[in-house]
Amino acid sequence: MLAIKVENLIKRYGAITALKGISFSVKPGELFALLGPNGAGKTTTIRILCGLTRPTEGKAFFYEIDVFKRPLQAKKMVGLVPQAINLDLELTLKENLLIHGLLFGLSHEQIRKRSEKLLRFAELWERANVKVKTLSGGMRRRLLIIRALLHEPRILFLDEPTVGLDPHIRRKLWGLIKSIQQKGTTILLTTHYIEEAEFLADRVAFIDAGRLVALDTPQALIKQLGEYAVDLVRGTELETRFFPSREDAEEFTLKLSQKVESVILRRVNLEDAFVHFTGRKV
Ligand SMILES: Nc1ncnc2c1ncn2[C@@H]1O[C@H](COP(=O)(O)OP(=O)(O)OP(=O)(O)O)[C@@H](O)[C@H]1O
Repeated sequence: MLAIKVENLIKRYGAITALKGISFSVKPGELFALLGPNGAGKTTTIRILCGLTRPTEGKAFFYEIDVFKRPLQAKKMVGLVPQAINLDLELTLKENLLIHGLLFGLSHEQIRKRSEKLLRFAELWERANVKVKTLSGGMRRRLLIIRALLHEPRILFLDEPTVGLDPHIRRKLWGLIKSIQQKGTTILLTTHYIEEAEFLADRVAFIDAGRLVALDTPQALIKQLGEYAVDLVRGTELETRFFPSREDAEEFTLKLSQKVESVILRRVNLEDAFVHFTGRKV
């Protein structure tokens, strides 16, 4: 059984077609990333799956439950971490969790127990009774994530979870996200950070201008180009060539003419794959 199955999603906003027929599926326990530039359609996909907007066409299922025919049942199965931090800044961490828990119909006792467990898990327990406005950006993100877990969803949607955070805080959040997956939650994450998708995702879908242009494990997407890359700078032009082995790449560099100003031999990465499949940078 699949955790998420999406079939031919189309979304039009007037003259703009944000999604042009997107299909993919996510296995239970998998961490699946939608990687694409601004405006690619990532947030639209998540908003449709979380019942915040209707698709123009298409179907979606969570564990075989029809998301659009049984929206209430589907909504209970998912947790959403939105891009914007929509916490109540004047309330404490515990109070923010309480409101969310009550909205999902949990009892006070369930909320108290789960809040403590989650606040400890996210290393926020010491701050449980302070106002959210006193937290740093990274702490607010962690609270946003555990709030989405309070009703124990089987599927977690993370929309650009580390946007705007510095690299150190971003890595800490990656650890938190990985450990949520290890506890058995299926995760669909959107990002425009290549290294985030490469580090976190079991499989990645490249999304560009409303279309999925490639979908596979990060390693398999990279392998389609080769193992090694050579970057050549000629004047102001950068050209990259891909090779199946280091020996092939080295042999190529040895035969280069002197007109090349700079030659860099390196491993192929997910960014190369993204540029290859979409024709542009993230
Ligand atoms: N409510 C709306 N009304 C009209 N157009 C919209 C609306 N929401 C999104 N769009 C358009 O749909 C397209 C996809 O937007 P979407 O927010 O899904 O992209 P994204 O990949 O999530 O980008 P970002 O990384 O900037 O959030 C864009 O062209 C956007 O302008």
